[in-house]
Order: sequence, then structure tokens, then C-alpha cells
Amino acid sequence: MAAGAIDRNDSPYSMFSFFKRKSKDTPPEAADAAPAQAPLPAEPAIVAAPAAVIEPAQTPTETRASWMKRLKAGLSKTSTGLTTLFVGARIDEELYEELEAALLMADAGVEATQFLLNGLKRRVREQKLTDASQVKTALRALMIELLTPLQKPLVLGREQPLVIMIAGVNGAGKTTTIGKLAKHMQAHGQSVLLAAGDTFRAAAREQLTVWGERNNVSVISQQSGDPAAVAFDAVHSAQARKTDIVMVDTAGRLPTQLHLMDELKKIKRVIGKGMASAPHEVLLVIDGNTGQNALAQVQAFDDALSLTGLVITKLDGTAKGGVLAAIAKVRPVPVYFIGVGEQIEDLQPFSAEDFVDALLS
Ligand SMILES: Nc1nc2c(ncn2[C@@H]2O[C@H](COP(=O)(O)OP(=O)(O)OP(=O)(O)O)[C@@H](O)[C@H]2O)c(=O)[nH]1
Repeated sequence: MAAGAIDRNDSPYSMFSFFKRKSKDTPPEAADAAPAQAPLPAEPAIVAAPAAVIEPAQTPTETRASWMKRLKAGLSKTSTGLTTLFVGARIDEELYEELEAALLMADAGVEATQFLLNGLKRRVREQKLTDASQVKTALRALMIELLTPLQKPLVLGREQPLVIMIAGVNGAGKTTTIGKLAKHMQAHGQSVLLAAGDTFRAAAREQLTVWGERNNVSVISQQSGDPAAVAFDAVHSAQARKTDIVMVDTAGRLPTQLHLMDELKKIKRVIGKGMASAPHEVLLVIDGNTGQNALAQVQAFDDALSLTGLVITKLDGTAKGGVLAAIAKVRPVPVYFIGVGEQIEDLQPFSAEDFVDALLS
């Protein structure tokens, strides 16, 4: 983690991590404004000292419990398949074969499945495990080890504005996710500006604009034309207004639509012309029900855009969940958030341990 960042990884339920600005970064205008003897002006709450560490206010215990319940329910298809395997089972080749089938059925993919099976067999041998419940515990530990590298907080406050570009296939949940994220960010004292980069669908633009009006979030949009120009305008506007965060929505597209993938690259490039260090985050939103195709999406969008993070939505449906293991093994792009429904609190930071517990209980 970069120097100066407040590591808030201790609580997986903190929505974001915040960058602690070093004193030399205090905005000159703030320093100028302060009379010589007066105490230094308080830094904006979000980037200030440990007092600014944001408590997981968005997820009080009941909300968290209900969220875990929904995650478990969403993944129940897979968890039933995995957990029944171990009930009264003998540790033999048959158990491993059944586990292999269950992991493949859960969309874990060949690489992650083999990795887990080999690791499990080794642990059973080395630790001389004799009971099926011990094997299940060993599998839990292995899965947590595999998925933990995906767990990473989204650090805010490290740039002004922090520019976040969002991509994904049609209907993955991009616009909904942007809405939820904006609300969470506002709740953490951040000002947000949205760029309605989905210039294909007038309805999408309209949807974002109406939502923005209702939620006190400015939305930059254009009647027609170039999504890169909308993104560029948004970055400039945020610089002028000193907005904390710009989120750039983009139209849904398939990785096979090469001209549309080129358009995404262009949007990214043009954002960089508006602000050299931007975009600071490039997120891919994935529908959790997409199965193994989700991995293909991660690979294709990552090749095109160098993704910095993923958001996996709709884990409340018929999702099997194993695809996170496939992603961890093959293309470990951090999973910032996972979603289990339509409400704002249904989008939460990814916790490897909770996810595995939902899968294995
Ligand atoms: N059940 C469930 N539905 C979700 C979740 N996230 C998004 N949705 C729904 O998925 C649908 C598509 O969401 P959008 O946000 O419009 O998707 P999009 O990626 O912006 O779509 P395009 O603009 O067509 O590319 C909407 O009906 C959302 O309410 C989730 O976590 N669970």
C-alpha cells in the first residue's frame, strides 16, 4: 500500500479505504488562507488523520447479517453440492472425484480445480487428516488462500478528482453499480460527478440524469456523439468544481465487438489527456451468473484496458460463485465489490473469508 494510505483492510466491511494526505500536500490555497498564528485548517475529513477512518456505518450488524444471508442463499446451489460431499464421507479417490466434479460444476475452471485438489491431497497427506470434516476445513483454508489476493480496498482521496472508468457487457449492472457506489461515496463525505458515457442508449443517459437529479449528483451528458468527449468534459468539470470523484459510465459491449473495444481504449486515452494520471481505476462489472464466460470477459477487458478492479453483481441469483476461484488462478484482478441485489446496501466489499464461508456452509 502506498505511503500515507490508511490501511483499513482490517475490516472487510469498510466500504472504502482513504488516502491520508501528507502535510506537504496541503492545498496551497488552504495554507495561504490561514493566518500565521491560527491553527492549521482542518483537512477535509476524508483525507485527514485516523479520525477520518470510516467506520462500517453502512453495514450495521443486522444489515451485514441479512447481506450474508442473501449471499449464502445466492450461492446455495454450489454450497449444497460442495458441503453434502463431506457428510459421512470416506477420504478416498471417490471423494476427490466428486469434489472435482462439484468444483467444475461451480464454474471454478480446470486450473483452479486442479490447484485446489492437489493442494487438498497434499494437506490430507501431510497433516494425516482422517475425518471428512477435517478435509472440509482444509478446503476452506485453501480456498481462502486462493481468494485472498483478490481482496483489496478501493482507496479514495488519493487524487483530485479520482477518476473511475466503468466497463462491462450489456446488462452486467454497470449503471446500477455506479448509482450504488455514488451513494456509498457520498455517505463517506465524497462529492461525485458522473459522466454518462453510454451515448448509444438515450434511455441509459436519461436514467443516469434522472437518478443524478434525485440524488444530488451532477451528471455530464451529451445529446449525441463521442463518449470520450463526455468523459473528457467530466474530468475538466470536476477539476474546476473540485469534485472528489468522477465515475465514467460506458455503454455495454461484448469483447468480440472489436471496434467497440477500440472505442473503450479511446475513452481511456482521452481521459488521460484531460488528466495525465487518470483514469485511476478501470473497473469491469461482471454479472455473477455469467459462469465461465466471466473469466473470458476479465481476460479480454484486461487485455484492452489494464483493469484495476472488478465488481461482481447478481450473486443473489443463480450464480455459482466458483468463477472467482478461476479469476484468482488465471487472471487475478482485485474484486473490489460484490453485489447481491438491487438495494444500495446490497453492494459490499469482497471478503474472501465470508465468500468461502457462504460457499461452504
Ligand atoms: N438481482 C440483482 N440484480 C441486479 C444487481 N445489480 C444490477 N441488477 C439489475 O440488473 C439489471 C441491469 O442493470 P444495469 O445497471 O442497467 O446494467 P448495465 O450494465 O448498465 O446495462 P447496459 O447499460 O444495458 O449495458 C437491472 O435490472 C438491475 O437492477 C444485483 O446485484 N442483483
